[in-house]
Amino acid sequence: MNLIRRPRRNRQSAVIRDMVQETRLSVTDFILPVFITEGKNVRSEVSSMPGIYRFSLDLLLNEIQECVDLGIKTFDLFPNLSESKKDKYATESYNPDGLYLQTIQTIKNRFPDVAIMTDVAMDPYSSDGHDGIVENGKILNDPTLEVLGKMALAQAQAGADIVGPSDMMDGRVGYIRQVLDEGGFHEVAIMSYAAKYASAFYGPFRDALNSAPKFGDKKTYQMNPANSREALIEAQLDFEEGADFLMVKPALAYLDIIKLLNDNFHLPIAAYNVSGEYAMIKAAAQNGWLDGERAMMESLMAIKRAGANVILTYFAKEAARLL
Ligand SMILES: NCc1[nH]cc(CCC(=O)O)c1CC(=O)O
Ligand SMILES: [Mg+2]
Repeated sequence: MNLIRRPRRNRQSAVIRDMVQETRLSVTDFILPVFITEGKNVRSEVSSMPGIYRFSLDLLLNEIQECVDLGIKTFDLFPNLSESKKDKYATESYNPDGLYLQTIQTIKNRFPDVAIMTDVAMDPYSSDGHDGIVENGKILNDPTLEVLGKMALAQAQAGADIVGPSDMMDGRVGYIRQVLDEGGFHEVAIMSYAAKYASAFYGPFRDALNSAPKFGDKKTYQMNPANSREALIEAQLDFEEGADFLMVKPALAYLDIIKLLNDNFHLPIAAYNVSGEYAMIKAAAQNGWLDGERAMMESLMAIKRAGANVILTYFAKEAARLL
């Protein structure tokens, strides 16, 4: 054949393939979510997330050192609390002597160069397992803000670099920005969970924290997976309210949303490659049904190609080793 255009020419050798590669992953793209728990010398594996552990603070410090040695420098912390610490108003979330704030402080003292991202949501501290205050079976929007403001301020005081309001209720970013600014924390950034969907892929995370809702579901606050134009409204509001990053969550089933936000906003776009996405690849790999490492790298690459500048992923350590 007399073909002028032969795309295969640019795939003919490793050198050329490498030269024309459009997207490259870097360990600096990653944020590692970590589960923390009370006690000493605890490293308990999450049964639905092989290779992912809940750490007590002493062992967490070794883990962070290992990650830092691999080039991972940002950590998003999630607390696993005993039921006795939970209540209707998530009061433990701003207890200065509690697990979460103590952990932030200790990490920042020991590793001044790492960045700590926090989760600003009631669910791990709530006896209802919901992200907001519950009254008569309803999840309240505005009254929950006071708790979130206290939580975000306490996290900033403990040394948080980025706070992550993750409850997908309205007015979070603006309110938290105001509370942080009034407290003198102009430099603490907000990564808003701008488009977070009511997803089945959070199952293993709720196992890890024992934080599943005690009744109902989260569909009155998290988005309907069928919607994409609504993501633009959510992102626009968070932009106007002062968000520094816009996040899409989950990642793999929502690559179109990542691209949509990347095309329409000039803030950094983050994607949360969630617990269920991790669990699926791990389970298939353990069964010998696919090559786990390749599936991991391909998924992370796809998330970046779609337009995520920042990837929150439980694969961060494993991927960093391969990079
Ligand atoms: N504040 C809730 C929160 N923050 C992060 C995750 C999920 C993360 C994951 O699945 O890895 C969730 C779960 C939920 O909405 O129930
Ligand atoms: Mg919103």
